[in-house]
Amino acid sequence: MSTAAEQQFEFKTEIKELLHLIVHTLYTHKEIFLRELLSNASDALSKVQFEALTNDNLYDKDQPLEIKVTLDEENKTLTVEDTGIGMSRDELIKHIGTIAHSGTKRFIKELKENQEKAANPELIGQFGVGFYSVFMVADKVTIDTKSFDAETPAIKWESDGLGSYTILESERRKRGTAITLHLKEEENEFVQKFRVESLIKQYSNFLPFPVLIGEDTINTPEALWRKSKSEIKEEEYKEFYKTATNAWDEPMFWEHFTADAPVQFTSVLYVPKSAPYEYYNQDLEHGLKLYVKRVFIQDDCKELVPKFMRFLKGVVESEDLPLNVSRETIQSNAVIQKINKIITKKFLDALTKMAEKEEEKYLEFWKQFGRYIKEGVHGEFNLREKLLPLLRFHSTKQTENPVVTLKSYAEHKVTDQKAIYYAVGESLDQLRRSPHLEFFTRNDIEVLLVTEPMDDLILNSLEPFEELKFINVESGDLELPEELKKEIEEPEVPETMTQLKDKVREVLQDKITNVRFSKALTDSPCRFYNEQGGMSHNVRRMMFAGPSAMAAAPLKRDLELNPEHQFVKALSGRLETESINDQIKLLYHMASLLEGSVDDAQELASLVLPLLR
Ligand SMILES: Nc1ncnc2c1ncn2[C@@H]1O[C@H](COP(=O)(O)OP(=O)(O)OP(=O)(O)O)[C@@H](O)[C@H]1O
Repeated sequence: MSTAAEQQFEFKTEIKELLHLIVHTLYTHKEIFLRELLSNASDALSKVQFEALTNDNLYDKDQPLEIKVTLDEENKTLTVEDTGIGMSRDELIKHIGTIAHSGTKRFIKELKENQEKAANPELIGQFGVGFYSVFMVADKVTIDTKSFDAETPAIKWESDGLGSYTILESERRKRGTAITLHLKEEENEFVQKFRVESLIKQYSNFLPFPVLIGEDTINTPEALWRKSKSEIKEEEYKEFYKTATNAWDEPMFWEHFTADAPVQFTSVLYVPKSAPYEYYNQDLEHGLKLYVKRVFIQDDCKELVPKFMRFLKGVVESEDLPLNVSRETIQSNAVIQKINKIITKKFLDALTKMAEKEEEKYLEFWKQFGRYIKEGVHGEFNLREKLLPLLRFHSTKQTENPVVTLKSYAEHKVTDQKAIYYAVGESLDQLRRSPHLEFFTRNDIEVLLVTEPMDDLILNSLEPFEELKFINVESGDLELPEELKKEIEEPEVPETMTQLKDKVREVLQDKITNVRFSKALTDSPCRFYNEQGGMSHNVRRMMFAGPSAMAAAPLKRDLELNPEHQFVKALSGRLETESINDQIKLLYHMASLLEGSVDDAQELASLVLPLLR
């Protein structure tokens, strides 16, 4: 029974589901709860530190900013207490019980679909289960909290994590939050001082506030980035990465740099080992924390780097910013803009150097973050000159790694070549067998192979590189060297072939705009080409029609026929037969299949079936 001061609430459905999964699925890496609690405590301390700058009436102003971890072996409880910002009743209900993390839905889905993933701490790290991870180790948890605002009463929260929680009155007088975990029977290790101490060192060593057990400070609450590079060990950089970014993996590499003019700042920027799960989620948090004169100002500060560099994690601190800079003023702050420029330049210079001197390492970076660099090429016109040399491609002359640069491509061009040719498809394997390449392979012209729709968009929008235009191999006009032009000019064909062309036009009028003969093809009877040039069919389809509109009214194609091919020759001799229309339709399907796709599978099946009888 609840008393008048006591009130019971149900967790929001999504959180109930998350809690259930946490308790029943996540068995490995239970210790993450401690890092989550310490990181929340540290955030709460940062917030109160910031509040203190402008608020003279801060409650309990003289409390030292610190985190205390208390272990009670007898009662099997672990308490994390901070002197941070605290929470009001409404905030408590809202933050713990109502609002789920933005990634919660995805996380739940991933966990349900693939239970093995539950063992993968990186997944947990990416989505973050936050506070709720306490229920991996505790069967009862209490939160006792007093807000920084003197008038706001202290409040208590209690739950067994099963479905509901209780809000009670609190006796607490001290500012901040104490979270007590009543540990489950088998979780003895988390009241052992040596174990908890080593966890704090391992995951939370560089939190900016002291973490104490009894009188002992366990962590090293110093600003690592302020030390000189030569004093910092590699291990320390790695530890700092984990503490500062809540990551579980090791960083791929990092850059630590300082500038004094035109603005003063210091930064440690990390490139994670792997790209975030959701590239296309543009709202994904940026990973840079901003400090001003040692005071934490903001997480995920978007303004510090251009959007395409949002994969960077770490810390930036400046002496040149005012302490009262806010989210709103950051956007238009000139110092921030300068920092952004310098970071961008320094980071891209570091990448350029790596690309030149440590090819393998750069390729590893490229595999994970190449998309972001391409996004930069597309979106940041002013940085193109720096970004273009960082692009890497697969090509018809390269079998394994994407090691072709625009420069190396240009060096390998054939006499009088005026373009950089590229082919777009769904996979390299499929591309390498594409009929579009037959002509180029025959003439020893290198073709870049790209597999993402965005590649086509980007390459299409680029200015010529060393006077070489970017041309998709599907294009109607390939702007070939004079010598080779003749080879694919529309050849003289016998009368029956001309009749075939007319017939193809007539039978496929709903699907085809142009039909032409060409000797570009060697082995294939036909291919789709793109009379207008520009973007490939697939990209146009995506951009202008959208997937659903596409089904209703497919964009028309242009069809090229190989007059030397057996099938085409045979067709021209069968113009008067009854089945000619069906055979021409098959020709169209053939072009689709050679591209690696099936257009109207039912029609194709109905055309093939009679041939099998
Ligand atoms: N010790 C604390 N003091 C004050 N507020 C807290 C404390 N712990 C949690 N909160 C509040 O509860 C919210 C939810 O915490 P939770 O750990 O679930 O997610 P988060 O911290 O927002 O996200 P993440 O764990 O990904 O950083 C926090 O954003 C904060 O507002």
